[in-house]
Amino acid sequence: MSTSDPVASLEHVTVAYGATKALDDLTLDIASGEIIGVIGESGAGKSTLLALLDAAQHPTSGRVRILGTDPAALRDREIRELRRRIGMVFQGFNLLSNRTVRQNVALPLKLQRAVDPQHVESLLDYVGLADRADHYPAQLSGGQQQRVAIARALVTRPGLLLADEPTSALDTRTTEGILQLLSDARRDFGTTVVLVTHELEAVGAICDRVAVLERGVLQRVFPVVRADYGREHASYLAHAERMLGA
Ligand SMILES: Nc1ncnc2c1ncn2[C@@H]1O[C@H](COP(=O)(O)OP(=O)(O)OP(=O)(O)O)[C@@H](O)[C@H]1O
Repeated sequence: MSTSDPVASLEHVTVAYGATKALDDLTLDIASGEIIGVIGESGAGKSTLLALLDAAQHPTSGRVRILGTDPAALRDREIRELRRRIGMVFQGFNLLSNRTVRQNVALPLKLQRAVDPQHVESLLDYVGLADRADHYPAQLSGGQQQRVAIARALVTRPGLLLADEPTSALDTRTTEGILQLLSDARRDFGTTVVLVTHELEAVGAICDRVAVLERGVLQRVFPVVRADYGREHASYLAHAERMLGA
């Protein structure tokens, strides 16, 4: 895989549950080093798209390539290896409550038998929590917990970072800090980020492009220009274009 190859690509991908198409003939390339937003109302297919990009699910039809391989062609063990190269952060942080901050961040490396205490310390420092390394998640604010989760996701140097509503549980000021951290991670580590969110402001703050899903259909992908934050809109797509597009 060269650096100009897409980190992930979906070609005419459909995911069907009986008569329901969670995704319908979706084609999308995710470029190396970009931050792409994925937006859409409830039921639009965002979680299904993330499950495909995380190699947790295969399409009913169409082709998926992630980090140079087609997950549908891999054995279980190879899928687990592929998934180790994909970082995830979640709305609810998903930290282990009975492990310290340091242990949470170190966990993916421990599971890969690639323990690297110095790297763990450098990431704790990177996310601004070196002084909280021995605390437990319950002793931290939501924003701090999400920083730990981001450090845990970055510790394996993932080729792709999937962020599922990472700021939806946080207030505006904390959200800004978390978005800045994701943006910094792209700048400092070249991390490719897929940001699924219902918050158009979050997309406007850090995304290069945005993909708009409606009822499983990819309506449009367009560059984010962060220009007009007007509120009047005739449709969700019009709202997204007005908020984020040219
Ligand atoms: N396991 C499943 N079985 C049946 N239908 C499903 C399943 N998973 C998703 N769907 C359907 O597929 C469509 C897309 O669902 P998906 O969860 O991907 O949407 P979403 O955009 O993530 O929604 P939300 O923002 O509410 O999480 C919905 O109509 C949903 O009901």
